[in-house]
Order: sequence, then C-alpha cells, then structure tokens
Amino acid sequence: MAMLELKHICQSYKKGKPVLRDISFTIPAGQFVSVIGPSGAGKTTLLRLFNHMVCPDSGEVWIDEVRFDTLKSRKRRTIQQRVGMIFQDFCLVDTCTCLQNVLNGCLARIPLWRALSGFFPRVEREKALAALEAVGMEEYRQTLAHALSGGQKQRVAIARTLMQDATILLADEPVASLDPLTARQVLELMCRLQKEQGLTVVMNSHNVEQARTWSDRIIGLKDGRIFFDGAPADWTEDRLQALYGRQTS
Ligand SMILES: Nc1ncnc2c1ncn2[C@@H]1O[C@H](COP(=O)(O)OP(=O)(O)OP(=O)(O)O)[C@@H](O)[C@H]1O
Repeated sequence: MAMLELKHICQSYKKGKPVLRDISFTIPAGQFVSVIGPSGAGKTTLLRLFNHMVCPDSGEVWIDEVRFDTLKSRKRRTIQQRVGMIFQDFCLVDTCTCLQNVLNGCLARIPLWRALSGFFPRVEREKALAALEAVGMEEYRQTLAHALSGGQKQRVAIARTLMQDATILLADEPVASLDPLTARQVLELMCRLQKEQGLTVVMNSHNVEQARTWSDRIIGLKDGRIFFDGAPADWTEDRLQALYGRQTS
C-alpha cells in the first residue's frame, strides 16, 4: 500500500527558479527512505510537501491514498496528525520537562483549556509515559529539556511524534548535530520503531554512509530532480561522485 506519493511535483519559491522539477515517487507503508543530495538540492522542500509547510505549484501530494495538497483545513489537520516531524535542532521547549514536551504531541486532540492549564487527561499522561519508555527516556520525565544531551533531546522529540500517533516520521537531518555513537543510537531507535510499529520513515541526510546503512531505499536529489532511486546496495562510488561532484574529493 502506498503511504506517501508525489505525482509530477514542481515547486519554486521565486518565479523562474524551480526547486523541485517534476518529482514523482511512491513510498509504501513501513519503508525507511533516505533522501540525499547536495546543499540546495531541494531535500527539505520535498519533506515539507508532506506536512503542508510547502504547497506545490503543480502536481499532487498523496498520503495514505488521500489527495493531501488540496484538502481543506479540518480534513488536512486530521492527516497532518499522522505525520510527525523531527529536526536537527530537536525543537523542544527547553523550559519544559520531558513529559510536558511529549504531552505537547497530543495538543491537537484535547480541548484548548486543558492545553493552556497543563491539566492533561490521565489517559494522555499514561500514553506520554509509555512513549518516553519506548525511547528509553522514562527516568528523565521530570528533567527540563535544556538539561538533556543532544541524543536525549532527539529521543524526546521522537517520543512526541509517538504521542501524536504519527504513522509517518519525517526526519530532517535528525542526527547531523550528534556525535557518531549517539547518532547511531538515535538511528537504531528510528529503525526499531519502523520495524516494531510499522512506521514509514523519510529521512534527509548529508551522510551517505548512514543512508546506506539504515535505510531500505535511497532517493538522490540533484538540482531538484531525482538523480537516483533505488536500494542502498545499488549505490556506487561513481554515483556518489556524480551526485556531489567535487564536494567529495
Ligand atoms: N522559504 C524559502 N524561500 C525562498 N527560497 C527557499 C526557501 N526555502 C528554501 N529555499 C531555496 O530552495 C532551494 C532548496 O532548498 P532546500 O532547503 O529544500 O534544500 P536542501 O537540499 O534541503 O538543502 P540543505 O541540504 O542545505 O538543507 C535553495 O536554493 C534554497 O535557498
């Protein structure tokens, strides 16, 4: 079953300067896809199509067999709930505890007064604790986010997407600011959740080795076009040189 699909997507921020040019692909449910390519190739723009932070000039965005880019606000928000996003800089509220940060993942489904008062239903608190446990951070539930290491922050950010009930995880360079061991641990966690919970993962990365190691499929973007779409085993040194050119020498 197709979980994510782009059909002939074209996108530009400025007239006459296309960032994505006729992009089409289908990602089945439960696949781990890495999107690689030089700076400015359009990787982040591509990811943003799937949470409506970017609306295409032309073409179609489909999520779980529903046309997403043309949906009106209420129906769109229902689908957006299923799309979790994590970032290189984690995007946690530093002055809140881990538990509060994870609880923020359910804001869209609770009444405003509860969100403002911080009085979350018991069932949601239990769910948040379970999410923290799933990422190995339960013992830090009362720790303020600013007191965490980068790897711990990313775990909490992943727990927040679990709290959101996300079935799709968009990860924009999620381990770029982490040391190699911590990066590995976070990627292992993403991979475990992909396998155990059937999560569909799309990860932007500048690290080709990580993409080859952890993903089922690599999509290489160059100048807004698909340069490569295939299995990590089919990725070659020649392709690396052709994609990044002098950057790799
Ligand atoms: N909000 C925006 N307004 C105008 N131009 C933008 C905007 N966002 C991105 N761009 C431009 O679109 C192009 C693609 O940007 P994008 O961030 O998608 O590339 P990327 O492959 O993710 O790059 P990087 O690896 O450096 O993060 C770049 O030329 C960038 O300057």
